[in-house]
Amino acid sequence: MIVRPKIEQYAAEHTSPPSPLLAEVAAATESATERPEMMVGALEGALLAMLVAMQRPRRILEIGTFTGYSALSMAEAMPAGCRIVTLEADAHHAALARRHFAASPYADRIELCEGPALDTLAGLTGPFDLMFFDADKRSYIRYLDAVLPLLSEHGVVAVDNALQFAITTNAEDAASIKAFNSHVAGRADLVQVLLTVRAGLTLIRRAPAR
Ligand SMILES: C[S@@+](CC[C@H](N)C(=O)[O-])C[C@H]1O[C@@H](n2cnc3c(N)ncnc32)[C@H](O)[C@@H]1O
Repeated sequence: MIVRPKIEQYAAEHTSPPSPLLAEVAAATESATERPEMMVGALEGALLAMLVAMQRPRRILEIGTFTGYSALSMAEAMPAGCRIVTLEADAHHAALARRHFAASPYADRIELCEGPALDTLAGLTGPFDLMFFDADKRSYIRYLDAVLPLLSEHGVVAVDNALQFAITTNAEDAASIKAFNSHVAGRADLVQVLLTVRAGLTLIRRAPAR
């Protein structure tokens, strides 16, 4: 956590609670995986849902499905006709996510693509209105390069763990995140805001034409 635990707890207590579906996914993830803390959790999941409800995307792209918590958080808020494509490299995580999607009302609106994200991205066509990165940090700059051609005109890219360098013991991750943040800040064609939510969440969009 970036913010003080008491503040984090207060924020969680004053945020709409997860649905029974999300609570079940969280509980199943606790028992079936070694690192359940990889889920975005209730607060950030609620923020993603709020973004979806505000932006009303037609297509959402997620990199890093894990067991499906963040995808289902977004699915619960998506408008009729919206679809989610979510990418996951790990077979065990993909199997758990498929099970959670199948047990949800959104099974026919979420497509899980199993395999390394960069390989999958090469075969995707846009446009996507909302994108969420939550996978291997060392690939974030390459993910951004790969997805910008697929981003709709007013699309938004949300990038998780933007402040994780402050709390991680993984030096490679820390360096990758800082490099990504500097890269984005240095691009005149993009505008961004780095939110101090959980381990940091950066929202990126195209800079408006002057
Ligand atoms: C932090 S977890 C995602 C958590 C998820 N967004 C949630 O809130 O439940 C990161 C996931 O990215 C996956 N991942 C890591 N490297 C990947 C890659 N190169 N391509 C696709 N997925 C990858 C991991 O297997 C893991 O399931």
